[in-house]
Amino acid sequence: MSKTELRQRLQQVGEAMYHHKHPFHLQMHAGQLTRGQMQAWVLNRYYYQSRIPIKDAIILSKSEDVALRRAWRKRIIDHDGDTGVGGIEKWLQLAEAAGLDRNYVISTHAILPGVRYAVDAYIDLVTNSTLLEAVSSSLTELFAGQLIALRMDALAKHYPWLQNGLAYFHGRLTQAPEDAAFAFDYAAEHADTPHLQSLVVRSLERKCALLWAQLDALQYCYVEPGSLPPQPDVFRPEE
Ligand SMILES: O=C(O)c1cc(C(=O)O)c2c(n1)C(=O)C(=O)c1cc(C(=O)O)[nH]c1-2
Repeated sequence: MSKTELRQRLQQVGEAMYHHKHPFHLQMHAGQLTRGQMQAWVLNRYYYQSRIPIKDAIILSKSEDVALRRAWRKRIIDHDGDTGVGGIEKWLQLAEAAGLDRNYVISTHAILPGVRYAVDAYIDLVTNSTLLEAVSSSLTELFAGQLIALRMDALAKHYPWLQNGLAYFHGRLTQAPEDAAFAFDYAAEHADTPHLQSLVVRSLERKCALLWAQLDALQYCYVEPGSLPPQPDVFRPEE
């Protein structure tokens, strides 16, 4: 595949498998989720946010390429903060806007087992794969910018009580496309055989699946049929 063909192939995967089409997101964007269901999303998604800099540190640790490390460390700073407020803190601001206690969220005690497994699968993927596959697993960000723009409109329109917590998404609007462009150029340059290109595509598919699985867990437990697992700590909406 040429670079353009690889990009088109990744686009096809995203159109078929990225979580923008998940029923939980479709209902969120249509304003059909309750406050409790939105709280469950914010609380559970925190676990993903909290693992992102850890997986990026694993990617850094795999690389002997100074240029890659110099570019990639920005991701850790984006999430952890440096002179400014980082993404993890901004997600906690979103949680507080949603009416959740920050320490309760940080504890991650109340997240669903399915979400924990799916997010941990991301850490396993980058730990146990090659650097090329680990970098490629971030390529869902090729599609994240558009989804986040759509989500921001939907949140402002349907869930105005979250309006003080949207700073996280503002930041991602520019960070995601920049990060994705770098990762794609790296993958396209280093996947110089059909086999390596197939590994890039496979890595994106696996990442799409673990994003999708997080929303499946939320959908089954909080939306339909609404049967919460019996774990004592799992978040239970008040309504
Ligand atoms: O809200 C979303 O739908 C969404 C999706 C993704 C993604 O596609 O992986 C990321 C994010 N958000 C995000 O905020 C983020 O920081 C992020 C980092 C990564 C990554 O794989 O390195 N993906 C994503």
